[in-house]
Amino acid sequence: MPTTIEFTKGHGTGNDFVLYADPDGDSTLTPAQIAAICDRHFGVGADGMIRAIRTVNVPEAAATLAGAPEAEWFMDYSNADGSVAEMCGNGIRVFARYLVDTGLATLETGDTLAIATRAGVKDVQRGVDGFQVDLGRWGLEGGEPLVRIKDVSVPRPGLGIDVGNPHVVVALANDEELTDADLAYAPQLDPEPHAGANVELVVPHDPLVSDGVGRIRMRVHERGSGETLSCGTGVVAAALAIRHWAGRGAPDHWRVDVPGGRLGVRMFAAEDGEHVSLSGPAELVYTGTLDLA
Ligand SMILES: N[C@@H](CCC[C@H](N)C(=O)O)C(=O)O
Repeated sequence: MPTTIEFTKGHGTGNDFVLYADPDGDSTLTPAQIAAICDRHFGVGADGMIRAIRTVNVPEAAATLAGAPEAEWFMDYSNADGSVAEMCGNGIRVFARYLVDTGLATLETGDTLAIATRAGVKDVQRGVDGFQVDLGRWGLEGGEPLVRIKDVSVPRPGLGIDVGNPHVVVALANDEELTDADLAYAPQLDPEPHAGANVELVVPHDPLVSDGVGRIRMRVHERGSGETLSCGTGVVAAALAIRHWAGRGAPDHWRVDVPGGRLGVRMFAAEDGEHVSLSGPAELVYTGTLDLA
């Protein structure tokens, strides 16, 4: 285990990550080390940590690797508290940018880079002003939990959605509630099966639609990280929930505003069912050296 790690700080719409390359799997950090690095007062500060490890060196990826041997790199994602997550929609775009900018992978505009994750292999494409990821098939997680949110008067209905990781999208009554909700406290989910899911707040009434694109605002409380400026998979879950509530005729293209910026969501038919994709920026902002001793 080396005593120093060269890292890069990056973000997608303000959802920020510490990234490092560990191709052979020699530098596995403990959850406590990851939490210390992500600490905004005593560490680098980030919503999550991403390790680039060759997929062949990840025993748990053996299943996801089958059928997609082209996915050379595995995105080993951890939340700010050191817990692992299956998927990260902002993180995978930033991860692709990191692989390309550090020369670990190539991705020309229009080409596809397959990346292995705990939620399977995802295809990332490079666009003119960002990256797009096909998150694959999604699913209703079966259940409409009631959600209690600090500073929102009564429990609100939620919808469980799986986009590789678990989400509950909560319908608020109006924009004022969306602005005033206190997400410094984790929303309380009832019944239990949804406990610990990522929670997105939206106002579903009459989404604004122009030129076939629906527009919504969203705030999020992420599992393992707290309130963040953005959550890519959360944005996708929010658009899917709003379309579900809106019923027939609702658009398949969405523009979602989060505190850190704007992301695009598109639902489309694929051979194995409906897929959902996420597009948006991916920025690398600085590099540094971490002294693990
Ligand atoms: N910020 C991410 C999601 C990160 C993982 C999430 N906190 C979880 O535990 O599932 C995104 O952009 O999707």
